[in-house]
Amino acid sequence: METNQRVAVIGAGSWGTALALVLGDNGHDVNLWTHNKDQMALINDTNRNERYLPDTDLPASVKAYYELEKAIEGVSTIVFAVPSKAIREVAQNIEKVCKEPKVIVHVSKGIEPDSHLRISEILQQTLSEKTMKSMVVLSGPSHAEEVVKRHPTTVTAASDQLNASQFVQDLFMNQHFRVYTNSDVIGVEIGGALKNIIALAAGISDGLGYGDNAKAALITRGLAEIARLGTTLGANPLTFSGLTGVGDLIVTCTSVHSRNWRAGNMLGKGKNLDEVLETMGMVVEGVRTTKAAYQLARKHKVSMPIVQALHCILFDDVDPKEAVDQLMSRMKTHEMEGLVDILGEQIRN
Ligand SMILES: NC(=O)C1=CN([C@@H]2O[C@H](COP(=O)(O)OP(=O)(O)OC[C@H]3O[C@@H](n4cnc5c(N)ncnc54)[C@H](OP(=O)(O)O)[C@@H]3O)[C@@H](O)[C@H]2O)C=CC1
Ligand SMILES: O=C(CO)COP(=O)(O)O
Repeated sequence: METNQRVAVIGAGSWGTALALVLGDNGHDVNLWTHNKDQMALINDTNRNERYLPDTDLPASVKAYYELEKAIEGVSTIVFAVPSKAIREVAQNIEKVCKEPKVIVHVSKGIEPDSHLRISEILQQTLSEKTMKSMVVLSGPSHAEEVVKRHPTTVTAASDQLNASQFVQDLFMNQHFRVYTNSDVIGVEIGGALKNIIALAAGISDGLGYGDNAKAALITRGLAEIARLGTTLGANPLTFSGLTGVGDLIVTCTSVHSRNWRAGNMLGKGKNLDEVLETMGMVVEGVRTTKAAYQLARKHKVSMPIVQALHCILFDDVDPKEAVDQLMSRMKTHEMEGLVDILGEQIRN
């Protein structure tokens, strides 16, 4: 475990708060930043974040902040834990007030529509050398609700600088929260972002009343789509069989904690997207990522039929049942369609 550090966690939603608890458990001083002044006061008065993680006592070393400059003053590390749509704006604000280089960690799962940038790319575009010493992505199968109960959880710290991923591994790792390192930043970010699309689809399937066969099909064929796009973008195909690939797909497609699964479930039961998002009151990253992945698939001519079906349901008002019928009546194909071109002819034989 890393010796005592001061760490800023930017974003006091479910995940930022859960990670603040892990860091506090590890003996670090945590500045938990929120853009909501009332929420700051409430967290500091009660030592809890009732809105996002009810009944969870935070370690005494976690303090909430509202002023960004104060939240990052004297810290070694900044953990970005806001939804992907807020990353650019928050990073611009940090760039304005940051006085010395920090280890930058991000834990958000998304891809920016239109620019098609991964979160680490947005941060690299926004933060200068004066602010950023190194960049690490922390991702994996990890619902906040279970992390705060200190149930066993495993994640991956990915960076192209091994010493940076090892620093983050030591910072977060404890008896309940095991951290592996990986150098495949592209694979880790693509797996983490795209699994939310498949979780929406799995929720729709459950909402329609389909069974476990359908869910297994979505997880496996979803993984094939993620691997096809990911390897085209430069990821190591092996990453998709790890924690941030199949691991996160399983947890998000099968857990009632998943906001993406729950949103999909409501869609499958007949609610429309606006109603669903209003009911959730928390981020459903898969909606925005569907847009980005659909655009990327077209740009790189990668076959992604599940992503395409979800895009039709979310943005073209196609009935979910009709979208499933279309998926099932696609032209017959090889199970390793697309991947064979990348991994070699031998798989076909
Ligand atoms: N929850 C989980 O278990 C996990 C989540 N993640 C990822 O972490 C990221 C954050 O998710 P999560 O914490 O769950 O989301 P939540 O919806 O629980 O919380 C989001 C937080 O970000 C704040 N926020 C929203 N917009 C802005 C903004 N423009 N500026 C500053 N703060 C803002 C919200 O404030 P307000 O309260 O005012 O709305 C809220 O505090 C996502 O990318 C998610 O995929 C990754 C692993 C696990
Ligand atoms: O990323 C997560 C678990 O690993 C959280 O998923 P949801 O955003 O669907 O809740």
